[in-house]
Order: sequence, then structure tokens, then C-alpha cells
Amino acid sequence: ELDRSSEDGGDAETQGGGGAMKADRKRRRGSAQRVRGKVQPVRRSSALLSQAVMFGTRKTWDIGHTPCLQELWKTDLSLDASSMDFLMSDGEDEGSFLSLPAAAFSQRPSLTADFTDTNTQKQQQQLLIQSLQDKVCEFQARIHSEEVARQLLVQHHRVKQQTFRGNRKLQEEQSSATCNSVTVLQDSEDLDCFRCLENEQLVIRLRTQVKELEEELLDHSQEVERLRSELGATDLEKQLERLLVENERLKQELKTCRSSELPKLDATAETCSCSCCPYRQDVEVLRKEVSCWEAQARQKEQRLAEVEQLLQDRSCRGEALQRQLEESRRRQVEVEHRLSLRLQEFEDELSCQAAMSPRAKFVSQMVEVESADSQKILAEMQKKNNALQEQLNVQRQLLRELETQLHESQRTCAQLRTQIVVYEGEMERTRGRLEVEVQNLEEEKNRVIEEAFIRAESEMKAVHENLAGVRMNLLSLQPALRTLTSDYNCLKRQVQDFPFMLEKAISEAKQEICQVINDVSSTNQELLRKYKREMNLRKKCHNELVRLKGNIRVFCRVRPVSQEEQDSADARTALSFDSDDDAILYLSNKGKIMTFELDKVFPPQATQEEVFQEVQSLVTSCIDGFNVCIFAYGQTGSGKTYTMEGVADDPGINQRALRLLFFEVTEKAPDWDYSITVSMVEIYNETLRDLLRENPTDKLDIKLNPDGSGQLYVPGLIEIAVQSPEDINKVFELGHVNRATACTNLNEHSSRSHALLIITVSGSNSTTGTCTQGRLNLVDLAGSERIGKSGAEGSRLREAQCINKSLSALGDVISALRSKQSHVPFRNSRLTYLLQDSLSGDSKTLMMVQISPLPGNMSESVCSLKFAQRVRSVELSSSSSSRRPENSSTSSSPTHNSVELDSPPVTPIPLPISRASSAGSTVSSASRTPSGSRRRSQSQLSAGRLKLTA
Ligand SMILES: Nc1ncnc2c1ncn2[C@@H]1O[C@H](COP(=O)(O)OP(=O)(O)OP(=O)(O)O)[C@@H](O)[C@H]1O
Repeated sequence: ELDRSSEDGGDAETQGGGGAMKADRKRRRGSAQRVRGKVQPVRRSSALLSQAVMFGTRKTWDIGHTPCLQELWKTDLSLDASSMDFLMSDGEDEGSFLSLPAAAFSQRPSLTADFTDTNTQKQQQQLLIQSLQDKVCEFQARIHSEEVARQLLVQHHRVKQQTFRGNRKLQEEQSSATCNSVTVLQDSEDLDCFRCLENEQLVIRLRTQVKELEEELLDHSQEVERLRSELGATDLEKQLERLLVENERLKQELKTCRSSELPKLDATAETCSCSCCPYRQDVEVLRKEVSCWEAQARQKEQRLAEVEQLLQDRSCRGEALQRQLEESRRRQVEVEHRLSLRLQEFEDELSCQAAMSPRAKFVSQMVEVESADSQKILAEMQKKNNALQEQLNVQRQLLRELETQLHESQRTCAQLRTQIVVYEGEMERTRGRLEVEVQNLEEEKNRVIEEAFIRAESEMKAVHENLAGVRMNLLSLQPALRTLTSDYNCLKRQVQDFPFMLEKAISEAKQEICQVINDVSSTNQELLRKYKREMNLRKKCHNELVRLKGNIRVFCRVRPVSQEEQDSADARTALSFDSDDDAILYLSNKGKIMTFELDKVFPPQATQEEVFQEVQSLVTSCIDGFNVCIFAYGQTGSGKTYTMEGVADDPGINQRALRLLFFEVTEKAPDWDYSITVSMVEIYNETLRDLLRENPTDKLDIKLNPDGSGQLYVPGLIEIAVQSPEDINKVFELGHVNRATACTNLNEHSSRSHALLIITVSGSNSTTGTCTQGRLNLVDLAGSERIGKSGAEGSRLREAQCINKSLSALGDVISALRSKQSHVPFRNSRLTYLLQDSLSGDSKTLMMVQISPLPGNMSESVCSLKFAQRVRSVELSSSSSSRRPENSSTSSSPTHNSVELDSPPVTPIPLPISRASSAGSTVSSASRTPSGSRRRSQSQLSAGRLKLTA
């Protein structure tokens, strides 16, 4: 282009009209470039701006103004006074155009609200656009006027230069004609002239550049104007307008849809408001769908508003770019102005120089200096121009981005529009569906009504037929009705009388019930009385039975020969039994056969269970409130402990008695409330010890009860309440442990001490209010072997003495009781003193004499059996009633003085121990009589409670 301009420079003079000026510009540009050489290509010309520049310029214009327009549109054009002043101003203050007061944009009602004033807004927008266009025209006019003024100024300078050349030429002719003599001076003047020409050329170049800049500015202005007229504000405005119109249309459609659908749905709901309508739920569902579509439409509206906001933001950015462009223009104008001033100065200087020839040299030098300055200025101008070009490129880039964003926005708008179309289609389909369903409903309704009508008609017909039949029946039923009426009246009268009858019957029934209750109550009383009497009778009978069996009963148990004893030579037994009488025991001692008659003799093969069966009646007497003593008597190793305690697999009397007690009290549980307590004591060397204490070595004492009852008690004696067989085992275990800790050799110790298990059974009858307390004393006596035979000495002798003393005391007590002596020596030993209550009065005593079957133990066996004979011959008094007063805790009177015989006094045969022990078979025969009498009495008991005599 530059080359072509240069080449075309010579043809410019041939063009005429409007093209002359353009050709002139090209020519001057070409000559200027030729002057400068090929160093700096000039970047200008509208052709060089290309499409990108045009596009960027157009966008700059759009973006710079649209935000203001959008904001004004959205704020309902409620401009304040300052904004209106600005719009009406002449544009002197250019900054104010770009900085509209914020108050003008403060109000921003919602988009939906603005749509109602669309026409007014459009008018105001057009006014605003018009005012803006006017302002642009003003700016262009100003630029144009400045340009014209500048051209005039340039022409003026040009005239001046021509004048200056003419004068200089005249001066040269004058000087060549008059002064040919001074050649050197002339040469110097030529040199000055040459320099002046150069300066002139420089000035011409500067002017040319100024012109070019002016042309460039003009091109920019024209381009701006053109783009504004073509696209400018209209593109985005049109787009926005289109969007607004589209939005308005959608709103209208939505309203129309609402107004058309809702009444339909309401009408459908009203027509189907009856609860039996089956399509009510469907209508509700469809209503919900419509509301859902509405919500989606609202969302789309919101999205549209967001897009508008985005457009507004981009417009703001365009505005900023527009400001930058304005700034660059302003700078151009300033530079141009400065150049013009400087040019003016140069011209003035040149004219002065022309006027004052003497100063030509000086002026030439100044021109040289100024030429350098001009070069600098030119370089600066070129730099600035380059900077402006770069800014312009940046702006173009920004505009390209904004255009891309605008395209995206348009695409988004298109998508939204597509979605709206889809939603419209959906709504249309829904509407169609609703219409179809409403139509179906209508048809269904009509069909149902028709069917109902047909059915009603048929039913009506049937009802009519039935009615006719009923009428016929009525006629036939009238006589029966009359009968029923009379019956009804009769019943009515009865019903009227019914309350009185009912009241009377109730009162009679009440009286009868009261009578019955009284009868029942009296019967109950009588039954209770009889029950008590029967209970007492049963207890008496039991007691009598026990008494008839003997208040002191003596059993004998022969232990079996152990395996070791069988191996020895002395294994033959010296005992024999009567197969017809289980109370007879034959004993062969020193060639003599001795016969002993006892209450029961247990052979070696007798089991623990069999033994206990014989003693369990005594145990149950304890529950009835009697005191019971069961002694195990015999020499060491005769089986006393085995009979009383037994072994783990086969327990003895102790455990079996407690189990029986538990069983009995459990059976009586509904009426009776029993408690069972257990104590374990030991008498060793006439010392009483509590085996259940923590410290079993403590000595206990036996004292008279301070309550005045005359009974004995052991202060501090531990009594453990047991409620189950497991508790019993624990108590036994504790007693054994304590007994073992109190001695060095348990076996020996146990042979030489008396072990007492004292069981107290307390009961109360909730029905009769009766209270009982019985005590069961289970005594494992110490070995009864004689001192002389054992040959004991020292402590062993003392032990044997204590044992013999206590056993003799026991025999003495029983003898005194038997002989009804006024004094019974209970206090002669700890044993008898402790068992005083249980031995006297109505108490029961069982002596289990244990003997060894071996011949070597025969003498000791004879002694034991004689002792047993002696005890058996005693009959305790039963005159003192076993019935104790209510709430009494003891069963019998504490002293033997109060003992009275219930039966005729028994006259026992005095049988001293010493004599008995040597009496042999004679004693046995003597003692057989009472025993045999007792057995006979037992057989006659049922006939008449016979009193036995010894
Ligand atoms: N009826 C019996 N059946 C089987 N074994 C028995 C019977 N009687 C006793 N014995 C056994 O005889 C032995 C001695 O019995 P036991 O210890 O009971 O005699 P004891 O009279 O209590 O002696 P001690 O006076 O020294 O205590 C024991 O081993 C015991 O198991």
C-alpha cells in the first residue's frame, strides 16, 4: 500500500474534484516517506484497520452505551434531576456522560414488574438513544471544525512559505548581481540556504505527519459513526428488545394458560367435588403437575433475569473500553494541538528570519536545533501512536472476548427458549391429557348416571311389585296384627309392672343372699371350730400314739462287721435276732445267752432309711410343738456318728430329720408359717462350746431365763435360720470345721465329746392364730467305754471321767423321772442341764443304743444294753398338757414338779444300773413284761387309749 501510494504520487495532480484532495494527501504522504527514506513504515489507513478493527470499534460503541440503556430501562426511567440535566447538557463535560449518577440506577424493580410498562420504556429508550446520537454528532462536528481550522492554518503556513521563498529568491538575485567579488561569503550563504531548505522540508514532513494523524482520526470517527449507524447500539438493544418481547410473550402465554387451565381444573374439581367421585385424586395430581410447570417457568424467568444481568455486566466493561478510547482521542487532539502550536512558532520564526536577514545564520542554527527537537517530538508521537495501536489491539481482543460471551449468552438464550418451547409443549400435552381425562370423566359420569337411572327404574319396578305383595300381605296380616296389638298391650302392662316386680325380687334376693351369707358364715365358724378341734385331736392322737409307743423309746442298732474285722479271727458275731420279734436281741457273753427286749432292734443290714422311718414320728411331733431328744449311745466305734450324721451318700438322722421338717412345713404352708433355726454345740470335759461361732473355743454358760418363765437358755448361742437343705449342709460344714479347729485329732475328740444339733421349729397359724414352738435335740454322745478297760490316764482319764459323769447323770435324771422323785438332778452335768426342758414333762426321748457285733466288744455291748433297759423302764409324765398356751414358746413346764401323768401312774420296776448290768437274762426276762404290755397296749390303742402299766 505504501509503495503503491509512493508510486502513485506523480499521478495525483491529474485527478480532479473530490479525489484531488485525497490524491494530494497521498502525494504528500509519499513525498514525506521518500524524504524519510524507507526506515519507518507508517501504520495507518482504513484499509489497514481491516475487519477486526471495524468489529472492535462497533463493539466498543455497543458495550460502552448499552449498560446505561439497560439500567435506565430496568429502573423504569425514573431519572433524577441531575441525570436529566446531563442528558440535556451540550456534552461539554465528557466525563459526566460516562459517570451517570448512581442514583439514576439505584431503583431496579423486578423484570416481571417492568413488563407492564414496555411501551413507555421503549419511547424513553428511543429518546435516550436519540440524545446519545446527538451527543455523538456534536463530538464529530467539533472534531470536524477543528480539522477545518487546522487545514486553514496549514494553508496559511503554506502561503507564508511561498512568500518566504519568493523573497529569498529575490535576495539571491540581488546579491548575485551586486556582490560577485566575495566568493567565500557567497558559498556560505548557499550553505545557509540549503539548510533553510532542509528545515523547510522537515517542517513539511511534520505537517504531513500531522495531516496523517488528522486523517487517521477522521477515519476512526467515520468508522465509529458508520459502525454505530450499522450495528452500534442497535444490535444489543435489538437483542434485548427481542428478549423482552419474548419474555413478555411468554408471560402472557403463562397467564393465559393459568387463566385457561385453572378454571378448567376448578370446574373439574367443583364438578367432582363429591366424595364418591373416583377422579378427584387424578385432578389433584394434575393440579400438582400444573403447579410444578409453573414453578419451572418461574425458574426460567429467573434464569433470563440472570442472563440480562450478565449482559449488563458486559456492557459495563464495554463502557470502560469506550472511556479508554475517548481518552486516547483526547490525547491525540492534545498532541495535534501542540504540534500545531510548534508549527506556528516555526513559521513565525521563519517569517522573522525572512524579515531580518542579518540574523539568517542564527535562525538557520535555531532551525537546526529545532529540527532536532522536531525529530524528537516526532519520535515521541510515533511512540504514542504505537502505544495507542497496542491499546487498540487490546481493546479489540477484549471486544472479541465480549463477543464470544455475547455469543454464549445468545446460545443460552436459545437454549432457554428451546426449553420454554419444550415446557410449552409439555404444558400443551398436559392440557390435552387433562382435556381428555375430563372428557372421559364426563363420559363416565354420564354412563354411570344412565346405569343408575336404569337400575333405579328396575328397582322401582321391583319395589312397586313388592309393595303390591306387601299390601296383599297387610290385608291378610291385619287379624294377626290385632292379636299382636293386644299381646303388645298386655306385655306393655307387664313391662310397666316390671320395675316393681324387679325391685321386689331384688329385695327378696338380697334377703336370701344375706341369709345365705349368714348361714355360710356360721357354717364357716362351725367348720373352723371343728377344724381347730380336729387339729387338736389329731395332735393329741399323734401325741398319744407317740406316748403309747413310749415317751422314752429305746432302739438298738447293731453295726455291721467291717471288712477288716471280717478278715480277723474274731469275726464271728455273738449276737442273734428273733425272727418273730424285732424287739428281741440275744447276746452270747461268756457262755451265757442274754436276752434284751427293746422297742426296736435294727440288725446290721438295716438301712439309714429304715432307721429314720422309725424315728420320723418323733420328728413331726416337734412341728406340733413338742420337745424331742434323740440320743445315740454306745461305745466308741459302735456307729453313733454313722447313725446320726451318716455319710455324704447316705445321710443319717440329722439331715433326714431336717429335710422331713422342711417337707412338713412346706405342706402346711398355706395355713402355717414356720421358721426353722439350727444351733450346734459341743460338750467336752463338761465345757459347752458353740460350734457355729467364729471362735468356737469360747465357753458358753447355761442360765435361767430372766423373763421369769423358769426356762433355761444359753446366752450368746448362735441360731442360724435355715430355709433349704442346702442351708443345712452349710451349717453342718461350718460346725465340722469349727469342731476340727478346736481339737488336734478330730476322731478322738469326737469320741470324747457330746455333739448336739438343736433344731427349733416355730410356727404360727394365720387362720386360728395358734403358735407353736418345738425343739428337736439330736445328740451324738461320747463313747461309753469303761475307764478300767481303756486304761486311760491323765487327760484321757479326765475325759473318760467327764464322759462317764455326764452319762451317769443322764441315767440318774431318767431314773429320777421314772421314780417321780421330787428332785431330778438335771444340774449334775452340762448335758442334762442343757436338755432339761427336752427331757421333762411331755417331751419325747429316743435312745439309739449302738452296739458292736464283735465278741470282743460284748462286755461293752452288755453295759450299753443294760443302760438302755434302764432308760426304757422310765415313763415320762404326760399329765402336763402338751398344749402350751398360745404365744408360748415352750412346750412343757420347765421343771419336773409340774409334770403330771396323763395316764394312770406307771409303776416301773426299779432297776439299778449295777444290778441290771449283772442281772443277765433275769433282768431281761423281768423287763420283757412291760415291753410286751406296751406292745399289746399299742395294739389296743384304737379301742380306748389304754393306760399302760409297767
Ligand atoms: N450301720 C452301719 N453300716 C455301715 N457301717 C457302719 C455302720 N455303723 C457304723 N459303721 C462304720 O463303723 C465305723 C465306726 O462308726 P462310728 O464312727 O459312727 O462310730 P462311733 O460310735 O461314732 O465312734 P466314736 O464314738 O469314736 O465317734 C465307721 O467306719 C462307720 O462307717
